[in-house]
Amino acid sequence: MTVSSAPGKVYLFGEHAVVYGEPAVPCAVERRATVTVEAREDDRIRVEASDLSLDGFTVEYGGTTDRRPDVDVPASLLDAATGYIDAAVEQARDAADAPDAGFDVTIESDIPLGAGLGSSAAVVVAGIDAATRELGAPLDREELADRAYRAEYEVQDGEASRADTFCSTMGGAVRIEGDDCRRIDAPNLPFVVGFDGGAGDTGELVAGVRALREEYGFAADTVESIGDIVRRGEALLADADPEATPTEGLLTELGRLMDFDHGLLEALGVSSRTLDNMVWAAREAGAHGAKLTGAGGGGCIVALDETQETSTALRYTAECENAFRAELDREGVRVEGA
Ligand SMILES: Nc1ncnc2c1ncn2[C@@H]1O[C@H](COP(=O)(O)OP(=O)(O)O)[C@@H](O)[C@H]1O
Ligand SMILES: C[C@@](O)(CCOP(=O)(O)O)CC(=O)O
Ligand SMILES: [Mg+2]
Repeated sequence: MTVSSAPGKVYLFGEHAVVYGEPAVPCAVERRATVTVEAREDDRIRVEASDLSLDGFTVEYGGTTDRRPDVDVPASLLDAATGYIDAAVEQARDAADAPDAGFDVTIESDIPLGAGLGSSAAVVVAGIDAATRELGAPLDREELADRAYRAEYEVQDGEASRADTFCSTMGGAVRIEGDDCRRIDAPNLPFVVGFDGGAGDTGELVAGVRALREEYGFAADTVESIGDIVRRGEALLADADPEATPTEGLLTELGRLMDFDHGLLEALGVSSRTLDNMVWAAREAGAHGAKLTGAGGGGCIVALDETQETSTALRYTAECENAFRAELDREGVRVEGA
């Protein structure tokens, strides 16, 4: 039995624009998906994902004769739910050159689903890591990140950047621009996350931005402007001491850029009333800045505030179901209980 875990992330800035080759800076945060993998005697896959919506599910499928899952739910629902794990298992089988390997897979996660915190990437990264280790063929982090990206790319029909999977694998703050992925030094920023209890459909939201960008030159310019915000932000981070507490000046400037980024994401149609209300609640509580994180549509916002004010205000905001501080996770994927 092998257990691996990988963190979720928040976007300091750059989501959506990163899909079109602009840079982005996601930061891994200390909320993890943990995947337990046990090799089986046969070639079937059994998945237990108790945190999934629909009150969780357990499903067994695969094998050469019967590839149908043995549960009675619509195929589309099941595909959506098992897609990422399926893709992770396929990557692990391919990497270990074990096309018929079967597994019992158990997923536990404290990352809300589809809420912009990269739950899919964390599940895929931890899943591939655990499955390849279980097969005696562990991957180095570069290959793991690359295979996790390919898994997400496949499930999301080609609408995926390397950002989430690279960040979840490596931990810390990272910078993504096309295929160029690197870790960057960043101080421990005081992230506060607000969660509206909802979710957005990443594929649909990305497709919406793509359509706008093709229809309007100014939407394409908006995407480029998000890139400009990221370039400005990363210059600020590069000048900061990664070991020191971030200065008030740095937080003020990063916050302004986050506010700007949120405005542009809103213009691109990926915010929502609940996300906007949480963003405004955070700003009014004195946060340095606030924006949606991830695909949008519903889910989470991220704000910068070293005090408790933003968390408290968010908890009193009707649209906010849960608010918590998210510490930077510098570790990335790890083996549990070894
Ligand atoms: N705990 C979990 N157990 C099983 N699958 C999960 C879990 N968390 C996430 N997933 C998979 O990831 C999908 C959500 O990913 P996505 O829509 O990209 O949102 P995000 O990455 O922003 O959380 C879920 O529909 C599910 O397939
Ligand atoms: C919108 C996008 O930039 C980020 C999506 O993040 P999440 O899956 O909502 O956590 C898409 C991508 O980069 O693959
Ligand atoms: Mg995702």
